[in-house]
Amino acid sequence: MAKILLLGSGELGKEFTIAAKRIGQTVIAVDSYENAPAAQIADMTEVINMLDGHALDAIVEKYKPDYIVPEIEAIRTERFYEYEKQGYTVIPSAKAANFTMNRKAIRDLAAKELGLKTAEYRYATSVESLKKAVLEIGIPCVIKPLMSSSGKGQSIIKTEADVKNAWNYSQAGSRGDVAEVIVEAFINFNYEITLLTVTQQNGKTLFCPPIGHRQERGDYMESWQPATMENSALNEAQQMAEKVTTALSGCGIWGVEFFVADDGVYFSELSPRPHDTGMVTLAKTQNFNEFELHLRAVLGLPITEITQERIGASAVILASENSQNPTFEGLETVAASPKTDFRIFGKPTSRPYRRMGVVLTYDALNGNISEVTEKAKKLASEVKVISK
Ligand SMILES: Nc1ncnc2c1ncn2[C@@H]1O[C@H](COP(=O)(O)OP(=O)(O)OP(=O)(O)O)[C@@H](O)[C@H]1O
Ligand SMILES: NCC(=O)N[C@@H]1O[C@H](COP(=O)([O-])[O-])[C@@H](O)[C@H]1O
Ligand SMILES: [Mg+2]
Repeated sequence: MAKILLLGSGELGKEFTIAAKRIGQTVIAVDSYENAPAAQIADMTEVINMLDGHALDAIVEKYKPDYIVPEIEAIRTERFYEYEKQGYTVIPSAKAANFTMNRKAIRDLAAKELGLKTAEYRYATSVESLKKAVLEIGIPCVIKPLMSSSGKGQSIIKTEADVKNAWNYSQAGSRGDVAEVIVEAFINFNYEITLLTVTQQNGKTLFCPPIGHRQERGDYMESWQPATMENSALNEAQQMAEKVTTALSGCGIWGVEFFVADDGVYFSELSPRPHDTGMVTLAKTQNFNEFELHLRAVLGLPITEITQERIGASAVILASENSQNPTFEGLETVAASPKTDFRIFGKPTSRPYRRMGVVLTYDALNGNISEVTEKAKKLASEVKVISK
């Protein structure tokens, strides 16, 4: 059986570990804190700072894993190139993990090398250079730290007076050691999607039905599958996803994010791993959920097809306060609702806006996707995270 070193042990890693344990694999769950969601069910656990290359080397040396599976972005991914040289398999590849942890690397690859349509962008390394970049891009524009996820440190500049605050906010929310931001033109999109894309050892790339989602503060609130979209836009997105995943190389599932606007489809960014909005597949919307697909692609088990079995939605359960061992109220209401399920991730602490669980709803293929999504949203709003 394979030994999988999971780097990052949040909700996505937990579902991946469940999928792996179901088919008898061994998982070593790593994170920066004790009792992370995946650590609660993995075979072994380690707590290290994954941005520390020496600590990472020591773990790889200790376990000699068959697969190194990153689950977060805050990892000293430069070390991955060395692990590949030593014969380790990094999922999807050292290049994919390294490029996607830094918005600059992935954006330049997509826009300049591959010629994908993206929002116009500039980089800035100080308040002064940010001012200049904002003037060049135009207002409104979006500011993001080069290294961050789930909207951390991200803000929209609406007037010139916002520049200083946007810079300070970006630096507080940035997680790497790089004091640089990307300035993107604000795309007034009609809707946005995640296109889960599976690349396999047998060379066959498969796409999941598109996932629609709504974001607040740069973080997802609800997602639904399938997103209703024109075939031409979907084809365009699929072609871009195939291009970018081929350039990054390797096998696994990828969450490729797009904005669909009047003037076409914009590539935004991608995760070289299961995507948070893809938790909707836990509502059994497909023959395999995104974690099972990732696992199969990692292990080199062929996936012949991805089929949509029913429609579904997910809505997040967020905390509002800092607390230890929070509990939940309102789960009875969720449980009492038909065609509904939920997950509580078991995070040992809460903080404002931390994602603690999801409500999942579904219906038959001929059901109404807006109703299913509204239902998930309403039920999630009835769950309260209680601090002791
Ligand atoms: N240029 C833009 N124009 C309009 N909206 C944007 C733009 N960039 C980002 N957004 C909005 O902010 C959301 C989060 O942006 P982005 O995906 O870049 O952040 P992130 O921190 O990488 O989030 P995650 O890690 O959850 O994917 C997008 O899904 C979109 O709703
Ligand atoms: N958009 C990326 C994403 O959703 N990542 C998921 O959130 C966890 C971190 O959560 P935390 O910040 O609550 O510890 C990560 O470990 C991963 O599962
Ligand atoms: Mg994103």
